[in-house]
Formats: sequence, structure tokens, C-alpha cells
Amino acid sequence: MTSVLEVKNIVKIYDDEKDQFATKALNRINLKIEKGELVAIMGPSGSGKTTLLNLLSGIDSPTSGTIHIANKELSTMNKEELALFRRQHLGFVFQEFNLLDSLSLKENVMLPMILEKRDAVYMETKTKEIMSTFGIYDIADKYPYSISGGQQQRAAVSRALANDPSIIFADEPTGNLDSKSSKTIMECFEKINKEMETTIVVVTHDVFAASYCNKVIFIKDGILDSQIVKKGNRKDFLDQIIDCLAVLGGGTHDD
Ligand SMILES: Nc1ncnc2c1ncn2[C@@H]1O[C@H](COP(=O)(O)OP(=O)(O)OP(=O)(O)O)[C@@H](O)[C@H]1O
Repeated sequence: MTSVLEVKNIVKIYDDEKDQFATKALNRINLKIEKGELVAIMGPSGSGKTTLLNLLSGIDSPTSGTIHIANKELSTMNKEELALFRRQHLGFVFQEFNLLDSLSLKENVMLPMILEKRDAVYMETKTKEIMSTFGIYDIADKYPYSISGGQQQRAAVSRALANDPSIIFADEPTGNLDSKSSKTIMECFEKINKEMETTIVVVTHDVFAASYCNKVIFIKDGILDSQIVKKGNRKDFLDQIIDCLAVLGGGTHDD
């Protein structure tokens, strides 16, 4: 298998101005994610999940260690190169959807392709294809404020897919959704993962969402604690995740 993402020995220390109260948020993390994996990262509040996601997605840089995505080391790129790399190789899905209210759903989905100066016919075809996959092409001309949260998140997943990213990072993608919409979104991820072999990393507190993944990595106190791989059905995996979180302790936002 090909590694899409490889993290070697990353450490992240947040210093305060006087270096007096440094926090070691991540301590010697090693991680490999292969093409076609659908992975959840879970852990108690303050365990370092957001820090890890920020480093993996190039928003922040590690104190030491290396991160390779699609065979490129993030730290070797300057600001402009990193911005371009993020646009071309990474897809993002956020808890708050982050759609632009002044653009229609279709325009939101097209935006990453417009920035890449894609051909107009290509953009039309690609947008129709992705939005139809997620059952939102019939509302393509609507605006984000006039549709449900679940529909907005499906548009956000469509936008994340627009430039055929090497990997999609989703930060609490079900955090603002009811259980029915959460199920729909996780089914969308499952579908693109199976049909297009899209590699997806989901940071979540939601055990139900995590149970749609093929692997769950648990992080505690800035260290990778353990991981489990789905072998049976989703319900069995959900029970296994709940057991692991109970052993991990530390509490989550849902407590
Ligand atoms: N910008 C920052 N400056 C200083 N310390 C920080 C900063 N960001 C995070 N931390 C600290 O780093 C540690 C890890 O935080 P992080 O936000 O990554 O955890 P998390 O697992 O995402 O938590 P949550 O589930 O509550 O979002 C915590 O001790 C936190 O207080």
C-alpha cells in the first residue's frame, strides 16, 4: 500500500511569551495513513487532537519531527507553496460547514476549481457529478442560509472533493448535526471512501460517527495510545470503540 500521509516523531510545544508555562501538546507521534483509509482520531478533551489536525493540514508547524503528505514534506514549503499544496492536495470539512453565504451551493462547490482555473465545462460536469452523488444537485442553486445543516454539510463535503484531494481532513463533521444528518454525512464519507478510494481522516468525539471508519486511533496526553481496526459490522465496532474510550478515560465533550 502507498502511504498518503506519514508523520515521524512529531513534537508540538506551545510556549508562552516568557517560556515559563510551555505545554507539550504532542509527544513523539508516529503515524502512517495509507491510500483509501477512512480513519477516526479520538481522545479526551485536551489530548491533542486539534493540534495534530492543525499540523497535518499545514495550519501550524511542529516543534520537531516531519510530516509528509503525497510524498511532500510540509516544512520544506514556503507560505505560498503550502497554500497551493493545500488547495490542490487537501480537502477540508469543518464542524461549522464554512460555506460562503453569498454564493449558491453550486458556486461554493465550484470555488476550489475556479481558483485552479479549471475549464468551465469540466467544472459543470464535475460539480453535477459530485452533488448528484450526495443527493443535493436538485438544490444546487439554493443558498446555504436557506437549507438544512445536513444539506450544508453535504455541500461542504462536495466542495472538499472538488480538486480530487489526496486526503480529506474532517474536524468534528457531525458536531452540529442531528443524528439523522450525522448518519447521512458518515454514509457520504463511507461511499466516497469505497467508490473513489478517497483517504479521509475524521477527528471526532462522536462514537457513532467513528463507527463508520475502518480504523480508530486513540490519543491521550499528546501520545498515540492505541488503535483498533474494524473487522466485523459497524455495531460491533461501535461497542469496541465505547470500550476503548472507557479504558482511555479522561472524559469527552459528551460527558
Ligand atoms: N494555542 C495554544 N497555546 C497554548 N496551549 C495550547 C494551544 N492550543 C492547545 N493548547 C494546549 O495543548 C493541549 C492539547 O490541546 P488540543 O486543543 O489539541 O486538544 P483536543 O484534544 O483537540 O481538545 P478538545 O477535544 O477539547 O478540542 C491542551 O493542553 C491545550 O490546552
